Amino acid sequence: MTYLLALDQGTSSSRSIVFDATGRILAMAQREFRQIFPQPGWVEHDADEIWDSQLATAREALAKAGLQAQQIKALGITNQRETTVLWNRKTGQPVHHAIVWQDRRAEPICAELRAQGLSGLVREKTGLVIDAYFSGSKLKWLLDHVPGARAQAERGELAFGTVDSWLMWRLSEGRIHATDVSNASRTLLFNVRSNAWDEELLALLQIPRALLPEVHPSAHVYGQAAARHLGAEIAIGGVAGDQQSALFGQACFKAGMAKNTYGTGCFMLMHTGEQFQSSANGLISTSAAQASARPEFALEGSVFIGGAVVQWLRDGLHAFSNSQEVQGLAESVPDAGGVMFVPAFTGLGAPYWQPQARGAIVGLTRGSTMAHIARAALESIAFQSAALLQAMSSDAVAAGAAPVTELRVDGGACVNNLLMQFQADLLGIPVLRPRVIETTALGAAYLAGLSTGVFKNLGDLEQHWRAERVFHPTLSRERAQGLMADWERAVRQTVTV
Ligand SMILES: Nc1ncnc2c1ncn2[C@@H]1O[C@H](COP(=O)(O)OP(=O)(O)O)[C@@H](O)[C@H]1O
Ligand SMILES: O=P(O)(O)OC[C@H](O)CO
Repeated sequence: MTYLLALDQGTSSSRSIVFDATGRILAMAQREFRQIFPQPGWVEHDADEIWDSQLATAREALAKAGLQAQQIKALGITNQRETTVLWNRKTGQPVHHAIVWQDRRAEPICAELRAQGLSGLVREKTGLVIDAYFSGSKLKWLLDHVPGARAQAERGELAFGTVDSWLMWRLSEGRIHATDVSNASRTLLFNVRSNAWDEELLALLQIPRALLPEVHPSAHVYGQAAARHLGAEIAIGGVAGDQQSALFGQACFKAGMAKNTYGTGCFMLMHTGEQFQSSANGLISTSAAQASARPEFALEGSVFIGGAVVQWLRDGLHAFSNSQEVQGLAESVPDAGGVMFVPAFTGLGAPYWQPQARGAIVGLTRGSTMAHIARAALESIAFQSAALLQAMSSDAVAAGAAPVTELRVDGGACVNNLLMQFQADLLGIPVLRPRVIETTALGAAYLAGLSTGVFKNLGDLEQHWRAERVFHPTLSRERAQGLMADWERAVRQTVTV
């Protein structure tokens, strides 16, 4: 039997999963690590803790599966994206904590670039908006603020990487300094059309070329993890940012295929094939995980508060003590009774882009209960996701393609049947939940299996994808459109700060 190991380095925890060659899970291990909040709006991770927790889970997963490293054909890495690590090439030590994707400190750098009228150029080359979310601005901040860093960088003494690069560096004991196209496409420094670092963007952000990792396709043998870490050398055969990895793990390989991950936030991606497509509806364009050197693209939109609204009901309102109870509570009423909940706790993401908006619960009456609020909270996850899918379908149609015909789902909150049914009702297309909902890790395992011959081609992988349950729309389109109009009205009722 052939086995693959996926290292899934997420924002709040590191996980490792052992899969067999049919994509079945054999064992899984997970560890949380520290979130560091030095100032309001700043979020850091200790890169050593990322490495330690990731390595510990890899060892634990192998032990739980009862396997030796020699039995693993290859490992794949998937990671929280944009989080920026800067380290010393000689000592292998980070020069600063990693700056996490959620961190807003680089906003003034971005504001200056926007003021110089560079948004069009950046969008054209990278598919992105100039925002502190992306790594390039975080890297510039580090070079400007860590004493001596810029001079060291110019002398070639430092290395920059997203979390995938950092893990590969450590796994290979400094022999590999590389990343894949999907991670590179989140830096603001990478030209997604030519699949290469872009000299003009590097100059604009004052980033020395010597800092940068080599870029390869996502399915590629990057090198070997050193024997001392896992007991034997293991080939590192695949790398992708977590959202692109989930798109791959969902076998969304063709233009128009889309997935939505319902985690703390929601990330929706639609494959757009080999065609770079920019959005007229507030989405960003990004490189998809690539099985070969051929560029492939996706449109992406994110919802900041998805499953987190359930956490807020639990911890903020004490509506229940366990997240799974939300479904029972919401189902105890036939509908939300006219209550609309817009969880704009940290502003609204795509397609609204209203960073100053704050949350609102509207439509309350004397008859409203916690059950109505819980139902409205769940529905808000579906409303926000439906707005993203509408934007994607409009972009697809504008590019002469068909609208999205089905949505594949994953992430912790996709277990909620009420939410999935409401999602299908709003969208008017089937919502498909796969048997393996660990699609992020599965994508990395698939990539590693492709580069090492475990799988022949994408067709091989498509055959492994199986729906566990399909949610068919039951509402009339007229009613669904009415609900979407109610939602949009509620969005307009949010206050801004
Ligand atoms: N039964 C449920 N119904 C709705 N949401 C849920 C349910 N169980 C967990 N969640 C939500 O799912 C999220 C966790 O999903 P997960 O994919 O683990 O997130 P992340 O990868 O962002 O940490 C939490 O925000 C939690 O509130
Ligand atoms: O770690 P996650 O699953 O919250 O994903 C983070 C995203 O990659 C950020 O862009």
